[in-house]
Amino acid sequence: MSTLLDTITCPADLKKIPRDQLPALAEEIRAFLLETVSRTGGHLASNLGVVELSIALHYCFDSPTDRFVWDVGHQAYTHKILTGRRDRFHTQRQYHGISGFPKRSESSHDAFDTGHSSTSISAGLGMAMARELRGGSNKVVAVIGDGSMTGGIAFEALNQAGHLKKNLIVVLNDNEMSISPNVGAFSSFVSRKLTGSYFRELKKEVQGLLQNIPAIGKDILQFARRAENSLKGFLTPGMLFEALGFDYIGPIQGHNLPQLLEVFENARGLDGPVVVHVMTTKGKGYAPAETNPSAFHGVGPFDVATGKTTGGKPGAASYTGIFGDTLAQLARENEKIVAITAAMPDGTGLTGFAKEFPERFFDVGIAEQHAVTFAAGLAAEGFRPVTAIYSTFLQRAYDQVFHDVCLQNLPVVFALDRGGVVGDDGPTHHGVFDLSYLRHLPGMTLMAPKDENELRHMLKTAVSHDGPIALRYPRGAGYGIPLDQELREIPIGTGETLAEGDDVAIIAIGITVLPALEAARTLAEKGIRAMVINARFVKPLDRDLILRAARRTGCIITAEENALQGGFGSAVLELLADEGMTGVRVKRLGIPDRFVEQGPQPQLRADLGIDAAGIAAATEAFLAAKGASAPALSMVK
Ligand SMILES: Cc1ncc(C[n+]2csc(CCOP(=O)(O)OP(=O)(O)O)c2C)c(N)n1
Ligand SMILES: CC(=O)[C@@H](O)[C@H](O)COP(=O)(O)O
Ligand SMILES: [Mg+2]
Repeated sequence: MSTLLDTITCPADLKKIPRDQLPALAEEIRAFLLETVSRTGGHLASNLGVVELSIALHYCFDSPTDRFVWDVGHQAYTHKILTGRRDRFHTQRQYHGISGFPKRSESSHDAFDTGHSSTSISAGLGMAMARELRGGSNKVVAVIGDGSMTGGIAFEALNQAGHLKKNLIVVLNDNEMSISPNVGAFSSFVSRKLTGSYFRELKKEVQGLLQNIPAIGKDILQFARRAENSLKGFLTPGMLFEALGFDYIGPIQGHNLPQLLEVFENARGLDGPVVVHVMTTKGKGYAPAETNPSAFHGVGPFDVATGKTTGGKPGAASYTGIFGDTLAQLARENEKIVAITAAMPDGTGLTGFAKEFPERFFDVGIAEQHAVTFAAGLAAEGFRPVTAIYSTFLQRAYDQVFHDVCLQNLPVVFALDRGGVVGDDGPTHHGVFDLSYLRHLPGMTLMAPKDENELRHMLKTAVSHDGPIALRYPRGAGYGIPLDQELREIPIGTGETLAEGDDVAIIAIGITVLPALEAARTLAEKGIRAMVINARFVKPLDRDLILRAARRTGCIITAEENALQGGFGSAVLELLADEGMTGVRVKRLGIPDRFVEQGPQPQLRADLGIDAAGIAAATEAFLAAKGASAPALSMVK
């Protein structure tokens, strides 16, 4: 039996469906999402929440002439399904499949690539301005969640949009959730969760002010007391947006299709910038996700009937989990340690810390820039802030790392989770630039552990260090190796030799170290004696160890899960050049000058030639080519 969804391959098909059948279409889409995402994994809860909203937008606007910019873009599944990608939807987030985020290269209906949050109003405003400059009349709609509204760039955009006064529709999709419950004064205000304490403070301030007005102060105070009860009703979320120069419509029930259609048809005709505030339920229609939206924000494959994951046996503990446990262990001994996350308490492993030390834990919202400068302020006052941010999201705060931390040599610890390739999220989320973007900052110490046990010692080292220091570690499970209970500081700038050999030195960092060791074993079977060094520090390098290895072998392979440009291998090359050791042959393995696509981490590592097999093959090939291109080894000091 053919379904409504079967009849839709583009938004024009959707518009042929009578309005009264749209709720039935919404249910079909929900069932399709649930069935597919339970097999592929993905951002389920956010998508279940915007089914009606996405249908209504496509019904009332004309994509691709009208532009939709989906903030973060993790909620664009219904949009994808309605714009001709239903048949490929089972490939979303898979190797060589369609992306889990909007992508201009994937469809003309994806007006702007997203993945990192809070960009939609800026991009939408740019598009609206381009329309004005061109003399066009198309509409631009930015769809932004309440969590993403906590990002400063969203306010920068609102500020300019209110000033420019051009047509721009901002849909605030308010489900009162970020990945975890949303935080901050703005979100409370918009959701009208105006707390008693907020009013108590306001009351104290107003009373103080009024009492001091000569003669009439007491009368006004009486009046104000009577008015107090109506104050809560008087303050509306709309006031904030109206003050910024926007018209405000809302709050709208985001699962009521007739109401949504009516509102968007009106909004379409309005002049100037408008915010349409839509209330939705994250996880709508699937009980386990409605009950626990955080657990279903991003999921692996799961069983629809039970909501339980179907990913096989639980593996070794994750780097993230071990980081969180170790930080809590350290915090028990050092009361100066505080932890900061930018809207990722679960993702960065800080939930346990937050429970144990609620006073010393700060979720600042999706505000990485603020997180870093907030940490700098704490450090300036003698605290040891540990700022746990995904590698890719710290890119947002480069200037804060430079200006607010490094320039003042403040002891802020950067715990960079998701360093290296992350898997299914793809190019927006791979954390493959951090070694490059942190290495050149004066005063920064930069480490990457070879395994989860070393991570623990590095964290101890980091909180004991008197200056900016970063440790980056990968997404996913560790090796399951035993963990030392006693934590020790690793002397700054010291690596370790894991295997001896004279033919070649493989100098590896982080997640590539144990594969390098495995590669050495493979090479040994072929008669090649490879030395293996765990560099541990990207900065400062273990100068003596590396120079000794260079002198001994004259031939170096560097391995890193980072961009080759400016990364760890570049640092080794710089050292050799600075020491005049230009005769040493060096081959760098890492990520070439291109963006890495989505796919399982082992697959991506194999493609990039930085797994054990890739390192062994590259080393063998490099040595085989030695005769042909080797510069004179006599140049080696
Ligand atoms: C700069 C940045 N920081 C953090 C994230 C991780 N992240 C993705 S979605 C999300 C929550 C977004 O909440 P909201 O916008 O309300 O959307 P919802 O998931 O509730 O639909 C977060 C923190 C990100 N994508 N970008
Ligand atoms: C969309 C987004 O940015 C996050 O939801 C991200 O996908 C989380 O990644 P992890 O699964 O690695 O925590
Ligand atoms: Mg939300």
